[in-house]
Amino acid sequence: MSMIAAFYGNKSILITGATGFLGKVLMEKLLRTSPHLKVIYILVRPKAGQTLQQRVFQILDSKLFEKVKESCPNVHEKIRPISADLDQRDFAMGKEDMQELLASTNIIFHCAATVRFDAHLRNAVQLNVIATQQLLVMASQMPKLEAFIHFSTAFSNCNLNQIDEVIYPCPVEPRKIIDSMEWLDDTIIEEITPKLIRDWPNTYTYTKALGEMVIQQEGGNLNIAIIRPSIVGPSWQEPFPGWVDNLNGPSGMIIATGKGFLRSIRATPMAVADLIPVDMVVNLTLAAGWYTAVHRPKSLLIYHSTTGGLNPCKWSEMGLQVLASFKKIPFEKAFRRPNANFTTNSLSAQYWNAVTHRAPAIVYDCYLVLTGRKPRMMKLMTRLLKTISMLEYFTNRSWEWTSANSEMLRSEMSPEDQRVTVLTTQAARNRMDCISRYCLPLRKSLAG
Ligand SMILES: CCCCCCCCCCCCCCCC(=O)SCCNC(=O)CCNC(=O)[C@H](O)C(C)(C)COP(=O)(O)OP(=O)(O)OC[C@H]1O[C@@H](n2cnc3c(N)ncnc32)[C@H](O)[C@@H]1OP(=O)(O)O
Ligand SMILES: NC(=O)C1=CN([C@@H]2O[C@H](COP(=O)(O)OP(=O)(O)OC[C@H]3O[C@@H](n4cnc5c(N)ncnc54)[C@H](OP(=O)(O)O)[C@@H]3O)[C@@H](O)[C@H]2O)C=CC1
Repeated sequence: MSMIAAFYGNKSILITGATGFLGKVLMEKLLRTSPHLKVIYILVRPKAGQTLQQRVFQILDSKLFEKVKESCPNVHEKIRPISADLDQRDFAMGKEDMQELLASTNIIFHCAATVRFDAHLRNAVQLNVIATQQLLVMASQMPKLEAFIHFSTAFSNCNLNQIDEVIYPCPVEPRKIIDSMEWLDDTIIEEITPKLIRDWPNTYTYTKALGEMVIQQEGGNLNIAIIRPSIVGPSWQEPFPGWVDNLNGPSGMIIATGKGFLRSIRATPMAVADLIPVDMVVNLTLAAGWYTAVHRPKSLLIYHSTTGGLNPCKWSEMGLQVLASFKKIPFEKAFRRPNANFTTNSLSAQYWNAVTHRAPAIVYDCYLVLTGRKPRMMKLMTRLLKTISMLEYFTNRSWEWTSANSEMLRSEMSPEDQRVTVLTTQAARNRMDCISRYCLPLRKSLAG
């Protein structure tokens, strides 16, 4: 019997961000492997005209939950959605809901965040820093709480090259940033953002670093662990290979490559593409939750969920895998034959953007206009090139993440858990398998 799965049986678990990419996979794995857990509270906001219940039913209706519904048809009874907006004071939660959460929660998984690279600093601070602070305050009032697991990112210290499983101080104290957000107006914040974030590439990574500092400074006596995944990709094995439902990170770029829209990017071929399948991040998270609650380490532990330090995959290898996959399973309606040209030089990147991206888009739009249709290719290309420009920072550098805590965690697991719970280390050994599995599911589930 898996000790980790058994540990979550009979627990009341609170997940923020359960409607997101990682949160959904975490919820699925908990329900599938620990069917006797008491309840999963999920903090959900109404969105796009859907009520909470509609949002939850839509998630449970997705392919991701097919397996768990086979073994547990009443899975929805285990999920208790609570209306909450993490941008609001006390998360705009009802009093009774709050009381119930405070009285019952055993484990917290804090996944909610804004992962947008271009988020306004105010919004990123609100969600990635202040909401974390508020959740810590709530956690400190939970008498039954055993572990608080916080999701950060391996790129929270991407201004460094060598990153250990420790918290690095930010130049400006989070408290000061939070205070300044209260009285500065949006325009001034926009003006000072580059000065505040300094050598962080965007507000996302900067506010995730601030969030970690808040955890360290305001975590008090709570049992806390931080998970730092690198670039999270589709599932490797669980609940089935290749599940993904968003275009973040490389996914959108790979589709654009397969469709023949994107044929050249500014990337360093020998730089490491540190991808980690979502199910391995979830495995590490559940193991860390178990270890934090049961072994109560004296200090906060940080776990890197990365692959590059063990068996690095380069962007050039990734490009070859992507092309090989699309050769095997091409899109039915591709714009052009897929190609992946990597260039490190910004002048040459501009040249290729003009020649291989913008010019064909203009020609195609002219063709659409001449045949009485609405032009759309230039709009799509502009959006794609904007996204690429935001990802360039990550495709032109390599980082070294140590993973001693993740290794330690594995050694602490029972033989059965070591067998069934694939963590980061094995992911690295199977990296090619992971990458080649990017393309088929993306083609099926996203591109239509
Ligand atoms: C050959 C091999 C190539 C390999 C290629 C490697 C890339 C190597 C990446 C490394 C990456 C590291 C990442 C650190 C890993 C974390 O720590 S966390 C997770 C990372 N977070 C993200 O990836 C979020 C990045 N995205 C953003 O910040 C915003 O989407 C952007 C880029 C600023 C664009 O903002 P926007 O123009 O307002 O567009 P947005 O509203 O988001 O979306 C508009 C439309 O574009 C679509 N779209 C959004 N993003 C994308 C996308 N990436 N692609 C296509 N369409 C997209 C949306 O679906 C939407 O479609 P519609 O709904 O209108 O039909
Ligand atoms: N994906 C990746 O590559 C990586 C992710 N991470 C970290 O993992 C965590 C999860 O990321 P991921 O699942 O990809 O992100 P998603 O963008 O897919 O999910 C974000 C979640 O946060 C919720 N959320 C956002 N704003 C609010 C709000 N105001 N109130 C309530 N809920 C809110 C979203 O809810 P809604 O559905 O209503 O929008 C959604 O459930 C994050 O902390 C991220 O930093 C770290 C490294 C890499």
